[in-house]
Amino acid sequence: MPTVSKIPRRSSGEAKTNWTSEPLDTEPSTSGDFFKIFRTVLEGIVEAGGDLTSKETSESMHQLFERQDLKALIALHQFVSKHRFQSASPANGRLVQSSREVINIVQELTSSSEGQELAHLLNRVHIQALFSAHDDVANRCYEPMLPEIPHEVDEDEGLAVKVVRLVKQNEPLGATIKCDPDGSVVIARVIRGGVADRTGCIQVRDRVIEVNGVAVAGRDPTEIVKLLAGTNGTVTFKLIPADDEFLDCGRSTGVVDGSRPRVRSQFDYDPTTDPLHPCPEAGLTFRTGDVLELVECDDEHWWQARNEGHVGVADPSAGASTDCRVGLVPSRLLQEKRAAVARKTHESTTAPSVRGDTLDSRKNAKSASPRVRKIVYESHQAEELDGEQPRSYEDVSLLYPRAHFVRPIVLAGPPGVGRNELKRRLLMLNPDRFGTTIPHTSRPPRPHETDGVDYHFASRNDMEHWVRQGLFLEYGEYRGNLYGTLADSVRALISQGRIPVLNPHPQALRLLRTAEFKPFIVYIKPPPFPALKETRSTARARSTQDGGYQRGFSDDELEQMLASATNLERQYGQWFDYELVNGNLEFAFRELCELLQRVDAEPSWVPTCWVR
Ligand SMILES: Nc1ncnc2c1ncn2[C@@H]1O[C@H](COP(=O)(O)OP(=O)(O)OP(=O)(O)O)[C@@H](O)[C@H]1O
Repeated sequence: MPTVSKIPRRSSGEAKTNWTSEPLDTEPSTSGDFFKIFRTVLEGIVEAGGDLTSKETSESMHQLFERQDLKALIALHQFVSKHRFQSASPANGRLVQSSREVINIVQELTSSSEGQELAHLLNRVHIQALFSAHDDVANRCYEPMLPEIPHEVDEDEGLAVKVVRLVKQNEPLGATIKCDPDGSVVIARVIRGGVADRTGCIQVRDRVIEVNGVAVAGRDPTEIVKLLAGTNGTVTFKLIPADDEFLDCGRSTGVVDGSRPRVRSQFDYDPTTDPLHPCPEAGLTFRTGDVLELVECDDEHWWQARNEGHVGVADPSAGASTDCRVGLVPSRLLQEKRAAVARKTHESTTAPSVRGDTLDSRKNAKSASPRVRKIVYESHQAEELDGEQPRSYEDVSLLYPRAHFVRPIVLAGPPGVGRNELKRRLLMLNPDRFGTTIPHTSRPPRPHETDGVDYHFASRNDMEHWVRQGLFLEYGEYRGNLYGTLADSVRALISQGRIPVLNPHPQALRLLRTAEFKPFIVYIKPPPFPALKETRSTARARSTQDGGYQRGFSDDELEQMLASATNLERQYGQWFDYELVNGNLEFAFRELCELLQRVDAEPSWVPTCWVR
């Protein structure tokens, strides 16, 4: 019989991997198997009625067993059978230490450049990190060291008891407890993705019998929280599992992954200052305008949510998440109840007063007096109007960009912050792409002014009529003449395919922020006082409080700008899609241009009613 060709051996200089416990170059002993196969083939021929003694059969058999591919196949089969159950295992778990030793030896014994380079390479942080990861895996350091679970199987009132042991780390346990009227302590909530949830062993309505060997029945929840806070290392819960009927609400259906609803918060929230929060350490902090992903909304008063940050423009694939932790936040119902109570308290403690004039043209349109009242642009009036709205959450959805779809860009900000300057630069940069509205006025044209260029000149009667019809986005009276911007002038720009760049009075935001216009609102924020003063004086900025633009800003005016900015944020912050700090003008303008490109190309969060 011809010999079976061998699996090629590795040359002696070839490196072996550390991860095999046996060498791979064992020569396979093939003869036994070969004869087994030979016998099987012969039996097959006899069964098929073949003649083993014929010359024909012996020749074809000879040819068959001479074939190189058959020999290689048999050898391969044996090799795989021999090695298939061998798993990789490390030679040792001391690579970091060994490398240190090598470095010391090399540095002591040689001053050659190769030696120094080797020491340098071994010393590199990435290589050391790789060695350290190797040692961690080799020594299985990634597995938490859990103490032995007690062997005794507890029975409590005939019910099965489960013992769950958690390793306490830097994150909260992710479960809240409550006391039932009968004194028993139960798991009230399990926070999605938290430590307790990840164990899969703690469910809503599980009854807590002991925490670290201390019986908890009849204790106050705050006592139990203290007990938990005081433990280090591991926490052992003895629990009676929830009835089956409750198991489903532990891993609640609420919402489906991937299509979870989002809301935009209209208020700042800090769980540590909320006296109602059932477990502040499991709470979520967020700011006005942050987008929250709702993970569980089954509970009437407390939702589970994840904060995705202040994302006016969102790339859902990239995920703008600032904190991937799920935490407890007040539900819409709870927040609205709170706002109602606060309003009632406020009303009962403040004397009734006559409301000042408002800019809301629709309100004015309904009033009996046809006369347009004089408007004073002051933020305390805005507070009266917009402060009435209870702050909770606004449902938001992604608005995807479409060809030929134009969204007005609204620059909001305190007077003097630079909205006109930024608008002017945008219009100069690309007059075909950006446009702005031309206001109407009832004052007669001045010699150098052209109708339709500087202003649309109209009669006072017409303008008062339009005010009563609610056609103005904003209007006001100055030195006996009316000025105003018609909503139709925004529509005209959109129909030309140009992006309206608007810097209206903040009270016009309410009228602009509609499903029809779908504006993107950029809040132009002044930098802190020192930077504000420095940038404005370096650029010889002109105060907008001085009618003739003759002088720079005084310190008082800059302080006033900052105060007015704080007011605006409080009143309208929930509508700002983006906050742009106008410190260095060049940087701010570049940021604005980049932002507008993103608004054009990427989906953004908008009120859900805008996309339905
Ligand atoms: N980042 C900046 N650095 C320096 N100067 C600036 C900056 N931004 C704006 N300015 C200057 O500040 C002055 C006021 O700016 P601008 O007229 O744009 O303010 P505004 O927000 O439109 O105010 P208003 O609403 O009262 O008209 C102008 O002289 C402008 O050139």
